[in-house]
Amino acid sequence: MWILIAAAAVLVLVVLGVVLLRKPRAPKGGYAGTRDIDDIPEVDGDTALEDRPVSTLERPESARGRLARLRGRLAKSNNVFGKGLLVLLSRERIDQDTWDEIEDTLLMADLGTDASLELVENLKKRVRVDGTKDPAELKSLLREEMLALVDPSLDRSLRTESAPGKPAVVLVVGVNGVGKTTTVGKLARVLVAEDKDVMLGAADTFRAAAADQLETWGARVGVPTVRSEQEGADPASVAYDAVTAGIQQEADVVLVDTAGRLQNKAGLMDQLGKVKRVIEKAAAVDEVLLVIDATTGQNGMTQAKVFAEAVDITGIVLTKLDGTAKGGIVVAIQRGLGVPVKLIGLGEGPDDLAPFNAEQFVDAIID
Ligand SMILES: Nc1nc2c(ncn2[C@@H]2O[C@H](COP(=O)(O)OP(=O)(O)OP(=O)(O)O)[C@@H](O)[C@H]2O)c(=O)[nH]1
Repeated sequence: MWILIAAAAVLVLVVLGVVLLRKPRAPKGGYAGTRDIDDIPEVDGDTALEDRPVSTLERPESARGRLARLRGRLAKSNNVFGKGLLVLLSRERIDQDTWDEIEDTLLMADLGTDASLELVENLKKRVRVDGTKDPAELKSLLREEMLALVDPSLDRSLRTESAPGKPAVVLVVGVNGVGKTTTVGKLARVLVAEDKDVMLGAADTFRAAAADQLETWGARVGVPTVRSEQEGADPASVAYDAVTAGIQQEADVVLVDTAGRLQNKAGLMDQLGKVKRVIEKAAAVDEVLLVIDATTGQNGMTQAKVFAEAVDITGIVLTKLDGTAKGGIVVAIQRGLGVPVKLIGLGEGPDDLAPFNAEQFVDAIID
């Protein structure tokens, strides 16, 4: 009997011991996190997960996503001018004063004198002949006439198709501060998003920081930059090195950034002409893009003419269109130079560069 009582007591003690010594169970769903960064266990010795280099490369936005987002931004800055025109056209009586106001509105939007007069004359004729009063009809009339000025028939495609054994070469020129380096960086992203192998050439050797800036843009998307460590190095030689490196590494496109900081027009002509000639010893230059700041108005037009004399421009990049209601500059520049606007910059963000599309541009202004 005593033996049985002793055995039962031992059993009770053992069970109690087991219960008391067991670790507390986590509540369902776990505890709220209380760890700090130092508690994160290291993966394989000394490399933490976040240190893996692949995760630092950015994936640029696709052209489709970019266009939809930037269309809104263009409308925000330029809609005022389009809406103003529609209000004037909808007046009960459109007299000469109203036509003068319409012309002023167009001039204020930097459309240029010739294009403004032409648009007013065409609108006058059509409003008189058709006797249009209906707002929807007036809008479609304005849309048609503006579209004719922006000219949807121009070839705005970027020549970035490589030839056998040779990359396509794009030379980017313009005065300092207009957004050249930023544009080269953004364009590299557009091309990377299209699965192209890109090489950058930092031929803006006036400022070491310009090459650093370009290199940073490239590194974000895994694109190499050819540069000189020497400030004031010969830009033509850096451009040549970039193109030959592009050939050796079988790149699809080489983008060459240049300096715009020259004391005089003759110096600029000599330098740009030389950069182009020296590149052509290695490969053909497919595009010469002139970058113009849309906020500079007539000044931008004067600059454009100087550059066009120095080198054959094949396309215009109009930057900072997000910060101005002067979208009419597109028409003035195309007419002045006879060269299409191919790309537009609509912000400082890395994916704020879009191909120019005449229909979308006019719709953003008047819709
Ligand atoms: N809002 C806005 N800012 C822009 C745009 N493009 C460039 N910028 C800004 O313009 C400034 C000048 O740009 P850069 O690319 O350094 O100009 P750059 O022509 O290379 O100048 P230099 O190297 O001095 O010759 C920067 O602050 C850019 O962020 C744009 O489309 N919109």
